[in-house]
Amino acid sequence: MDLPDLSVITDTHPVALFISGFLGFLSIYIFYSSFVSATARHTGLPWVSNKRRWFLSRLRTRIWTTRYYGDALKVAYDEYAKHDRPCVLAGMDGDTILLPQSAIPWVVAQPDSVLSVNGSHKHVLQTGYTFPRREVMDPTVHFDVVRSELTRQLLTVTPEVCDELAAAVDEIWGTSTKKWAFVKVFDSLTRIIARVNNRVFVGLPLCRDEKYIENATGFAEDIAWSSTILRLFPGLLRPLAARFVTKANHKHAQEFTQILTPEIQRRQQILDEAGPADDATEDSGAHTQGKNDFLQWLLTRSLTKSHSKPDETNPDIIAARLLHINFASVHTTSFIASNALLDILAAPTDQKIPEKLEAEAHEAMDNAELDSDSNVRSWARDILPKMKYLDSALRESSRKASIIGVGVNHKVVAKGGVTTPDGTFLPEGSLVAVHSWGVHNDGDVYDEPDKYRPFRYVEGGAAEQFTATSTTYLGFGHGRHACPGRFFAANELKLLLAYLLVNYEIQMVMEGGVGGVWNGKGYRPECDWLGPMHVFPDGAKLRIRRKVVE
Ligand code: HEM
Repeated sequence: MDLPDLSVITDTHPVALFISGFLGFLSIYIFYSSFVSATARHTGLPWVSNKRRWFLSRLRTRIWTTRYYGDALKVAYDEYAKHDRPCVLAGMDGDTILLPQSAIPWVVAQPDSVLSVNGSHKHVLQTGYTFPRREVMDPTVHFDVVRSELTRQLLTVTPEVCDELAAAVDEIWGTSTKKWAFVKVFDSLTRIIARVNNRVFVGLPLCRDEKYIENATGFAEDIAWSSTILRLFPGLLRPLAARFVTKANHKHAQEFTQILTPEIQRRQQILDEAGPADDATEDSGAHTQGKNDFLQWLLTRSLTKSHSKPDETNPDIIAARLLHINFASVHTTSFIASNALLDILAAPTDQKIPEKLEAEAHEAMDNAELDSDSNVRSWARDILPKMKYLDSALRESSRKASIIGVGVNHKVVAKGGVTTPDGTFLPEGSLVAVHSWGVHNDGDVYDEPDKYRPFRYVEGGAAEQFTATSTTYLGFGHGRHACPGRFFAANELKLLLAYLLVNYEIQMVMEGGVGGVWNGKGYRPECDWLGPMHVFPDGAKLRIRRKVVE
């Protein structure tokens, strides 16, 4: 038998090789998406689609859903959820069973052994590949620290938040009262928030270390991209793809860990020298040496609450937990801050929204406690509950521009699947969620949903706080896995916006980027869907100048 001439392969032009590789990948993908993937497909539930009956309709529906995610969400909500029916949202990165709002109480009541939020996080973020240490998801000790220590110490850390916030804003936005400057909204607020959050996560001086912050925010951005790309690959090919796709993640994680490790070891040594404590989390003396931040809470927790694995004293594990907390907290908060600021500035000028919010901030400030040591009125503690109009404005922005289109995400882990009370079968391994974008924009739920009405939650005696979740407000999710960092985020956002409104003249501008040039009459550049990610318009800028203090 004649052997094939292998030199043909080795001599092939690189472009031909690339095209063959691409076609090979596409064939595998089509086979995969049509026959193998999509546990949700076996439910017999209808797919959300734009209704055209094309050749390769399933593949093309996936492309349509991914390309026009916002439209797909609208179809899913109007055609199914509004009629109390479930459906499948099938994207290039897999399928999600979307349940109607009536299913929320049942979903959030299921034990983690039936519907797992952790399973959904692992899938969505592809933590097995994108995280430097995948073990930090089992158990998620750092989530417990947000839920307990951070929430309990909210008011204690507020003076530090105020201090860092003022220092970061002054440095990043500048203090010139004469010259106008331009700042990119999302970019500058992300840098400010990253510093403030890390003041509470690791304290001074690390929170001002540019390399540390660059790696923390860089890693968070890598996760968003790399996990999205990895989900496009069939499971079998992911380990191979991950070798290329997650390079930046591992570089940022490695540098972050290198910078943080000496501080971890220094504190561990202090804890060792102080000897055992009955309950180190309550001990702010010898064991903490005055440090009261997230890192210290993680370290003291590792002394009192033990897990068989991973080793909670290993600096690599501690750094990986801090990277994940940075991911969960920085861009989420700056997304809401950026939208809230643009909404406030773009509100019809006759409503005088910025002026009202500034007056509220001033009033709260004037009545704030006078610090006996510094003789300065602090932006702290007691003014936070007083800014109820700002609280309402934040909730309204977060309703209009939800950070995610679907919420209350779970993975079905019950053996053999589970059936909802209305008879919908959810196969094992499938992903389940409910509508957040849809319900936030439903005219039967919110009067004039397209309008930005910043004070709708305080008008007419209404009293819904920014942090209060419900089946119709899912900006922070809902149920026992709702965002545990929302109380911290709400305080930080109020302090930040109040500081900006009181201290700066701020005008909206749009030079290029999404939406073009702002016409000066209230046009506001909008967020856009990039697949399931709601992305803030990158080009949105502000023209700012520091006010002269009288
Ligand atoms: C305004 C800012 C924030 C927004 C909009 C936000 C939004 C969310 C949402 C929607 C979820 C649930 C996801 C789902 O339903 O699938 C979530 C979960 C979570 N968030 Fe936030 N978040 C914010 C700030 C923070 C902060 C500051 C922290 C930590 C300091 C944090 C830590 C977490 C954690 C640990 C979870 C997972 C909870 C669990 O699975 O049990 N978040 N967040």
